[in-house]
Amino acid sequence: MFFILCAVTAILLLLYIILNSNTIKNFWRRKTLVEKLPCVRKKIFLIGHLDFVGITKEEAFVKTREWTKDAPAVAHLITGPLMFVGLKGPYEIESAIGSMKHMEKSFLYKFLNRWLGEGLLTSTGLKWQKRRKMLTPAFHFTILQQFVSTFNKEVKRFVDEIETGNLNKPTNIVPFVSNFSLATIAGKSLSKPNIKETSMGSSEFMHTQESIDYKNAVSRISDVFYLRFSKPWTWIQPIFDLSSLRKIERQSLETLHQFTNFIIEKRSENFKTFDENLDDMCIRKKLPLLDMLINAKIKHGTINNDEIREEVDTFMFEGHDTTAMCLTYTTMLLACHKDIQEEVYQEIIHVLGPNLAQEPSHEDFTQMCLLDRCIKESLRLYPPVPTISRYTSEDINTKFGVIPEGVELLIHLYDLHRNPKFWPNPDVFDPSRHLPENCIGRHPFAYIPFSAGPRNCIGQKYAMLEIKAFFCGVLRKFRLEPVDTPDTLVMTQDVMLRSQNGVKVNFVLRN
Ligand code: HEM
Repeated sequence: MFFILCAVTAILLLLYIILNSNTIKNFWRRKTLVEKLPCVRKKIFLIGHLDFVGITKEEAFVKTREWTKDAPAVAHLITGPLMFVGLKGPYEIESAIGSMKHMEKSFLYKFLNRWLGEGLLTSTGLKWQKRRKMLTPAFHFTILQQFVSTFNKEVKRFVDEIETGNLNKPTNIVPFVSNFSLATIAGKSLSKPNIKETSMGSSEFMHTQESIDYKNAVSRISDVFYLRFSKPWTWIQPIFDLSSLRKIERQSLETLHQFTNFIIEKRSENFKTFDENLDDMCIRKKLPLLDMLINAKIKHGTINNDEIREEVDTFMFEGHDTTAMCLTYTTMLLACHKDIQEEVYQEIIHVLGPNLAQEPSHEDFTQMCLLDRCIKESLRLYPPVPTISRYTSEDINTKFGVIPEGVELLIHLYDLHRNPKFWPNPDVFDPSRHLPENCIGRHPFAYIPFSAGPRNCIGQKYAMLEIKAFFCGVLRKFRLEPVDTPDTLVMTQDVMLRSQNGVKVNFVLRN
């Protein structure tokens, strides 16, 4: 009897402690506050919103648009013990990402950890701060300027590829622009330009089987990411590790890491032979990214090989897939709007003259204002990164209620950019929206294809330069005619904004 009494007392005591523990208290507080926020989706008793389980990427794209279209600027979603809050209003998004308060990414980014490690995209805290400080000079104006010749060279290669065998017929441009953007980022841009072609993953190397394998592996690992997202039980690491997805992840990682290791090894081999020049540049702290990392390892020991690789993996992925998607949709939009395409062509000819051999310089791009507006408008309609995510480290007050600390934010850039409150006729391609006089009074967070705040895109200027160089080369040589249009695309919900069947256009030689 005494033992039974002791056991009951112990259980009651334990229950009392558990119910009063901060973790439990915080959970209930969080849940109560989240449930007070608006919601547009049907909830199942106990398990919450599981309406996304098992649906395909295409269905997920359509459903996400339906959910966000009907939702106010803030809406909640609960999956078991996890709470998500979706945002599509600029005021609320500014509160979430505009300051240093909520710097931590959502747990969803951890799905990428085996690939990207804790590189700039996924890291947090002091590690992120140090890396961001270290890498920012690699995107300084003087460094970017040097890449223009690499961009021009790769555009020429793209143009030749189209001219020999892909003229006057529907051509899916995705593999071509993907080649182009991968070659520019990995072929040269990570290291000092004007070094010998063989010094680091030369452009030739970038157009070989290895680069095709790399792109396929990126595509497979993106599929794994989506499938994992759509099967919440695989969010638990040991369950994921026992699933068939882990096998695909392992095989993809082998290819991805082999590729980036090769690039680093190649560059490291030749690094010493350029010591003199590099020392020169180091003094001014303006080294391209990979050189800067290798230099930090050799000279200061502040980074090791694994850490170099996580940054190279991060920049290769962020730097090639995003730009490729922007090139894809901008090409389609210009093909669909022949009058605007002609005006852009005239602007390019006005700046560069009719001689095709005249390569654009950094200064030339600054004069191409209409081209700039077209790219911005394409990034509004088709933001390559359609959703970003954060973890709230403290409460956020909104007019819809309190978003508590400890929840996952889903920030829907795609839906923000098509929010009719800020963008009249949101589905219409209209570059004049980005004329300075038309931007007056617009909320600064109504348009953020490169995100905003302290964790914004470090490569945005690089990307804009590369994209402008691409259209200078392509539009001087070809007229773009439409095959796919916004209505024929089957979009998918993915890490990147992709079209299921690619995007086709017709390239016609200009006379
Ligand atoms: C059109 C092209 C691009 C778009 C639309 C884009 C968009 C974005 C967005 C939305 C983010 C925030 C991601 C998040 O918070 O989860 C981001 C971050 C980042 N981007 Fe880009 N990006 C582009 C090109 C590039 C390029 C060319 C590079 C590198 C050369 C790059 C490197 C990065 C990195 C390293 C981060 C993480 C920054 C940090 O957390 O400190 N991006 N980008």
